[in-house]
Amino acid sequence: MEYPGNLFVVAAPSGAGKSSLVKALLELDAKLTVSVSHTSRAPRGQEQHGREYLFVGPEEFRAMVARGEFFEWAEVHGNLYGTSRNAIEQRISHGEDVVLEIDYQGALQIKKLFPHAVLIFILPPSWDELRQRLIRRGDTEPEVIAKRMENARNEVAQARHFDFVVINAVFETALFDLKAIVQAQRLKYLTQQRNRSAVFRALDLIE
Ligand SMILES: Nc1ncnc2c1ncn2[C@@H]1O[C@H](COP(=O)(O)OP(=O)(O)OP(=O)(O)O)[C@@H](O)[C@H]1O
Ligand SMILES: Nc1nc2c(ncn2[C@@H]2O[C@H](COP(=O)(O)O)[C@@H](O)[C@H]2O)c(=O)[nH]1
Repeated sequence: MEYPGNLFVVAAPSGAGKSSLVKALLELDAKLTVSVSHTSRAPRGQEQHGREYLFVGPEEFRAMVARGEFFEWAEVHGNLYGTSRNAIEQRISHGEDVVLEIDYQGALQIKKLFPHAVLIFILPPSWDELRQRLIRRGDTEPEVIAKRMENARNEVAQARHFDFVVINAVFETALFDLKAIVQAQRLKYLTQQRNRSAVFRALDLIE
């Protein structure tokens, strides 16, 4: 499947800073939109339905899976998360650039379905800093933090399957790297389109 819009997938262990980076990226780039995922988990802190997530119960989530409504979905840290098929296909087929903030399992599912997707993995500068960020965020229970730190080991090992790895030590530097990746992909797409039309023009001349 090839669509005129670009699809960027950002994954990271919980607390590495991907939501903060994607939010900042969206503020700088009016052409980029984020897809709001569905989840079976309860809202955390100030989270609102329709803004951070579409909060549905586990039963409704499973029913959506059975109806084939997800582009990708996965169980992460004991909860279910998924990206709605409609939301993505409509937008990229209309030429919109979309960013997904999802876990590595979902990212790898997307790469199989949609090889043009650009997979970006965000790494924290250290394990200790990752833990501190989860603690400083202040909205995650200690036992949930322990589980997320444990899962982070396996998640980080998946970075090798991604197209780009960005280290989020200094926030502004990581944001600059993300912007550069988005821009490079847009230039690559435009160049491919131009080359393609140049090839067609050459074929017209021959015929
Ligand atoms: N470069 C950075 N330096 C210091 N703190 C940071 C940096 N980037 C993000 N943070 C902070 O780390 C915490 C975790 O960030 P964020 O919520 O964006 O992580 P996340 O990867 O989206 O986590 P989750 O997957 O659980 O949603 C936040 O308090 C955020 O402000
Ligand atoms: N495969 C998917 N993973 C998703 C999706 N939306 C979010 N996530 C990932 O879940 C964890 C935990 O998120 P949290 O908000 O509970 O801290 C994190 O890694 C997210 O990226 C999705 O649609 N599909």
